Amino acid sequence: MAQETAGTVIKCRAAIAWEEKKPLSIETVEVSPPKAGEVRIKIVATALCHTDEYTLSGADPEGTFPCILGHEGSGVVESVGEGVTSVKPGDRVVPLYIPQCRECKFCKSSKTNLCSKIRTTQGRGVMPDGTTRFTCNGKQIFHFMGCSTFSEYTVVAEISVTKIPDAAPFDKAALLGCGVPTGYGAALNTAKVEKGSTCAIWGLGAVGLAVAMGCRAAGAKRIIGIDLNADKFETAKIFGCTEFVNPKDLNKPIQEALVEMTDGGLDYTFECVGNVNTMRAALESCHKGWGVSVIVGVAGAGQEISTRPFQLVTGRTWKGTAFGGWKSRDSVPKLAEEYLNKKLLLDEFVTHKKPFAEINEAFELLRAGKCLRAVITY
Ligand SMILES: NC(=O)C1=CN([C@@H]2O[C@H](COP(=O)(O)OP(=O)(O)OC[C@H]3O[C@@H](n4cnc5c(N)ncnc54)[C@H](O)[C@@H]3O)[C@@H](O)[C@H]2O)C=CC1
Ligand SMILES: N[C@@H](CCC(=O)N[C@@H](CSC=O)C(=O)NCC(=O)O)C(=O)O
Ligand SMILES: [Zn+2]
Ligand SMILES: [Zn+2]
Repeated sequence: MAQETAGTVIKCRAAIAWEEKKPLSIETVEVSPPKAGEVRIKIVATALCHTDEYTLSGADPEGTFPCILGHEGSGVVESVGEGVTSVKPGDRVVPLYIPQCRECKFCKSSKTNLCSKIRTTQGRGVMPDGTTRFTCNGKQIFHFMGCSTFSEYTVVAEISVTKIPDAAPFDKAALLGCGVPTGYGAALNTAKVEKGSTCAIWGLGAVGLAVAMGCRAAGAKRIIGIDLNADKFETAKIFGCTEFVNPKDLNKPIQEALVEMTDGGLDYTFECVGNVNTMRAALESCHKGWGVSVIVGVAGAGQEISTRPFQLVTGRTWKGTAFGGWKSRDSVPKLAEEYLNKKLLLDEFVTHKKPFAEINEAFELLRAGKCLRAVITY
């Protein structure tokens, strides 16, 4: 499908983060055509992930301003650069912050999803050739996580985009860009939760609840949800949590309470907050000899984890996950099929829908713990 706009600079609305800790500013930006190996996408829907807030808060050592945040989106390919073969104009797609080039040593290994082909430039907020495709009033605007979905049009590398079925609705498919695959894959791919096991999850936002969904799919018998906000508990049952602990209700360290509740500790624990204290608690709540703790949450610049090495000597394993371990271009279309076949929940994560003009209100909802995913439509 030929687009009249192909090869031209597109002017459109985007939410610019001019500097950290400031509200986003909706501006007209110029989006350059895709260069060789790049794809320009008309974004239809985007959700907010806590990582957008993390970078906006100034805690991200890679935060590069001014930039266009957003990495959970869906849209339609508007045009493609020279040599692009895997998608074409008109395709329904999801941008991917972990690409899959299928050539690098990470892609060739079955042990990881961390394609590193463009990781360095992506971390600097630029396209693989070192330049950006966004300007605003003549000023260069940086990309974010290789996606920048808080713009009506964005440009991504071909290896950072995947086609999804036309039947997948944009507002739900946007969630396949980050939080849901991350949590679901943390349980299924990273921890490899087994039938009959006991699991505990710190942080019952979208990521933590997607972990619960993965633990349930794997047949876990107990899924303990942990959050400081008791309002999260009722909804968490929909995703598979079987019981709850609010650390505020305890008069002892949570690891002690959980070890007592579970006859020696949990088989699998997941940290989905981004707090180094809860990371330690999650590790130390694991069962001696075999417990596995997975760090999913992203902690701020300068933060470090600690525990007594004896915790590891005595058989606990500390792991981490990025995008749930999914090889992104191969897996996201399959996850979209799982959604269409009613195996994977997505609708239940969308607690709010907002027009683009209200993106700062959506950030407020996220900060206040009032939403799982707020979806913005353009
Ligand atoms: N590793 C990865 O690939 C990914 C990591 N993330 C990270 O996962 C984390 C969660 O993301 P979202 O679910 O979007 O965030 P969210 O803000 O929706 O949820 C966080 C939850 O943690 C709870 N919480 C805060 N402090 C707590 C504490 N001390 N103890 C227990 N619960 C506490 C909050 O009440 C909230 O329910 C963030 O750190 C985010 O950056 C997100 C996506 C991908
Ligand atoms: N930029 C941060 C690290 C942020 C981070 O850990 N990102 C996760 C995804 S979070 C999504 O919402 C990730 O996949 N990391 C892998 C990667 O290669 O970035 C910092 O520098 O600390
Ligand atoms: Zn995210
Ligand atoms: Zn690769």
